This record gives sequence, structure tokens and C-alpha cells, in this order.
Amino acid sequence: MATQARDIPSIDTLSRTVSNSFDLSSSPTATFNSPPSSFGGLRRVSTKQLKPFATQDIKVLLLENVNQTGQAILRAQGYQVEFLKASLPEDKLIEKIRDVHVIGIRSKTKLTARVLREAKNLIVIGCFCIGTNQVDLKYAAQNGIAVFNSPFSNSRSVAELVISEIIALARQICDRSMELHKGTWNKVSNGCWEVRGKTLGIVGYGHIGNQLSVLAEAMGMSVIYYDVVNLMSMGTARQVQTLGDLLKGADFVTLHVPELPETENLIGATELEQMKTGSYLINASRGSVVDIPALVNAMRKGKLAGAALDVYPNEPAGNGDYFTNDLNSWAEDLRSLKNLILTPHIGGSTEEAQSAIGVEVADALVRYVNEGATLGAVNMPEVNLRSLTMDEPNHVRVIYIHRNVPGVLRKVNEVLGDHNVDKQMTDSRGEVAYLMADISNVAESEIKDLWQNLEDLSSRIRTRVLY
Ligand SMILES: NC(=O)C1=CN([C@@H]2O[C@H](COP(=O)(O)OP(=O)(O)OC[C@H]3O[C@@H](n4cnc5c(N)ncnc54)[C@H](O)[C@@H]3O)[C@@H](O)[C@H]2O)C=CC1
Ligand SMILES: O=C(O)C(=O)COP(=O)(O)O
Repeated sequence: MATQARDIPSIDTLSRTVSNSFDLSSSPTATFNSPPSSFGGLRRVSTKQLKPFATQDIKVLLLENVNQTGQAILRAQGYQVEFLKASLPEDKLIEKIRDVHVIGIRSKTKLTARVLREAKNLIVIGCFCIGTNQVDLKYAAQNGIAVFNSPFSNSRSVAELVISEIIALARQICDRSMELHKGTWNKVSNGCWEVRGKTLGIVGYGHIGNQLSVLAEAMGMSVIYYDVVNLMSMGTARQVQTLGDLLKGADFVTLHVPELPETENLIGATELEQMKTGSYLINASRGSVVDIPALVNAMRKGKLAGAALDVYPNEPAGNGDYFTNDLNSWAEDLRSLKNLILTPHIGGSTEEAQSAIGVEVADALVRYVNEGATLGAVNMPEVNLRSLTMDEPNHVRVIYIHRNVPGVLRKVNEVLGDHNVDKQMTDSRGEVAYLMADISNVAESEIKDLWQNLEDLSSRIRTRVLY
């Protein structure tokens, strides 16, 4: 079998490997005569042209100002990378996503089933952030689209933002600063406090909650936390059994839970009523977690002495004068409140975090596109085989994403059994299973049949053959 010399930048072992491996199924020349239907529905191939993998055929769309580090890694592979600073409205997104094999987004872009249904060539999604709530993960998995994120590269940045807000709220710093910007000298100590000796209540004691716990104790705060799972405390922090216990005991309540059906309006009128009078609320998790009209009410009543919001139910696609009632009906109410810190979803927006996320997610995308490795995927089983190497002639890597139903492996091995299977790994996650096999002694003329035979199995979600 011929291996073709590829004119791609060879920056590391991975790209050397790539120059010896080719992709059948994600070829942009592939055409499909029907969209991916419901789970298990086959995407039938009509005039698919099988051709060796060439990194320069891979089309990548990066939205939301993905960091330069990530762009550089993807461009160095020879991929065609289109970069946009903002997110896209759904109609434009659908138009663009039809063509690409890889999409990189941050927290704004909503990759719903409706959008993904149009993404005929898409094989992988990179969330260049922590949260993956903006993607229909199940639909993606059921249609053979892997999703990667960066699980903790911006946790510290969020924790540091929250620490700054705890002190800023306790001292009403933002109000004093705004007044002085307008020329008003207003030296007050009334209602201004040290944070030493106060209690911080952390809801969701994961990566961010943990960091925050350590930093808060270093400032002399006591820390209590509430989480749905039992977790080891950092320092002398103490887990409480109910959200109510936390709300009643904390001077500052800070939210660090993911967006889930169970966390929607986790803090509403009832919960705000349970908080101490004169306490503070901070939300840098997701906008859906706090009932904002209830918060406005609690602040107007003087129940809360202050709050900080970094996230909102509706956030604009890009920068501009968008924080108005046109976007969220209560935006003007928020803007009118004292000691309410409003930030435009900047918790993870530091140079350190963005550059680390760029590297982490782009590396994961490259490993997936070039080698099929799913390590770190959030919606697929994690499967990996050691890298393809130049010294394995007539070698192909088969990736078979399939429905997790009885009897599949027997059928797959009947297909692969005509060849020499060097190594194989398979794992499942819920309804979807992922099989990787390296096969040698495969003549180039046999590849199409190998691929077609796998495509014809009823369990098939997606077949890729790298050679
Ligand atoms: N403002 C920003 O820029 C950023 C916001 N985030 C948001 O912060 C969230 C948390 O991030 P991490 O700490 O990295 O996540 P994580 O997954 O490490 O921790 C989340 C914790 O919340 C707990 N949890 C889940 N449901 C809960 C419930 N109903 N009640 C109490 N606890 C619950 C989990 O058990 C887990 O311990 C992310 O999902 C994301 O939405 C993340 C990064 C940046
Ligand atoms: O990492 C997350 O989940 C965040 O919320 C940060 O999102 P962003 O990258 O600022 O769109």
C-alpha cells in the first residue's frame, strides 16, 4: 500500500505519524444522501470517494475568539482553520457547520440537536471552556460526534475572581469607585466589613469550589460547603448536609454547580429568604442557577447587602452595548441596584486560563482527528491505542462507533478477521460504544471493502478508517 508524502508542518511525533495515516470517512469529498436520523439511523453513503487522509482536507471552524495557542496547534497540522471572534446566530451557524469536520466553541454557542443535524461532516466538537451544557452531548454521541472540553484550566481564574468579589462586596468598592468616577467623594464605613472571621458557603465543591475554599481560609474565613456528593474537605472546611443549612450559616454564598435540570433556579425566592439578612450572593456558574427577579426583589428589600453576577440566562454573542431589557427583561433592574457587581462572563477570561485551554483542547482535537483517541471525551467512552508509527506497513486503523447492542463485536470481528488484527480496544458509555483496532497486511485495494462491510452493519453509527 502506498503511503504518500504529505506537505504538512512536522512539529512533533504526532504530525510525523499523521503523514503516514489517512482518513476515509471524514473526507470533505464525502457526500451523504440523508441526514443522521434518530439514534442508530445510518448515514448512508452515496458517492463517497474513499481517499487517504490528508490533514489539509480537514476544515475547522473556531468561534468565540478561541485563544491563539489553540489556533496555532490546529493550523500547524495543516488543517483549514476559519476563526471568528464572536458566536453565530443559529441560522448562520447551521450554514457554516454543514461544511466542517471540527468546530471549536466556548460557552455561548449552542450546539443543539437541530444544529448538529445539519452538521453532516462534523466528527468532533471542542469546547474551549469547562462547561459543556451548551452542547447536546447525547445527540452528539448518538451521531458519532465526540466532544472534548478543558475540565480545570480556568478553575483558578474563576476562584480568584470570586475572592476579589467577596472583598469588593464587603467593602462596597465598586459603588465607591463608580461614585468617584462621577466626581463624588463618599467616604463611608457603614455596612463595610472585613472578611476575616466571616463564613463562606460554597455550593458545588468541585474544581472551582476547592480552589476557593483554600483561598478563603487563607484570608481567615470559615468555609462550609454543600454538594450532592460526599467530598473530602480542603483545610478545615466543613460539608453541610442540606442547601438550607448552608444558606442559614453563610455570610457569603457562592455558586459553583454545573447547569443541569436540577440546578435550574437552585436559588429562588425561598432560598434567598433562608439566607442571613445582610449576606451576599455570588454567581459565576451559569445564569440559569439563580432566579434573577427574585434576587432583584431580595436586594430591594435589603435582605441581601450585595451580590455579584458573572453569568446570565441570555448572554450576547459578542461584545457591545447589549446589556439591556431587550436581551433580558430585568437587565435595567439589575443596573439600578447598589452594591451589585455585574461582570460579562469573565470568570475564566485570563491570559493564563485561555492559553492553557487553547493547548489542552486543540491537542485533544488533533489526537481525535488524526488518531481517533477519545481520552478526555465527555460524551464517549475513553479509548486509545498507542500511536500509529511509520514502521508499520500496510497498516490501517479502524474506528467503529456503534450502538451498544449485543452481538456487535462478533460481527465486527468477522469483518476484521480477514486481516491481521494487531491490537484492539473497545469500550462503551451508555448507548454508544467505541472500537479501535489496528490492522496490518491490508492491501490498499481491500480498504474500501473493509470500510463498506463495517458501514453495512446495522449497529453502525460512524466508521473511520485511517491509513
Ligand atoms: N464564570 C465562568 O467564566 C466559568 C463558569 N464555570 C461554571 O462553573 C461550573 C462549575 O465548575 P467546576 O467547579 O469546574 O465543576 P466541577 O464539575 O468540578 O464541580 C461541580 C460540583 O457541583 C456539584 N453539584 C452538581 N449538582 C449539584 C447540586 N444540585 N447541588 C450541589 N452541588 C452540585 C458536583 O457534585 C461537583 O462537585 C461549571 O459547570 C461551569 O458552568 C466554569 C468555568 C468558568
Ligand atoms: O469554562 C466555562 O464553563 C465558562 O463558563 C467560561 O466560558 P467562556 O470560555 O468564557 O465562554
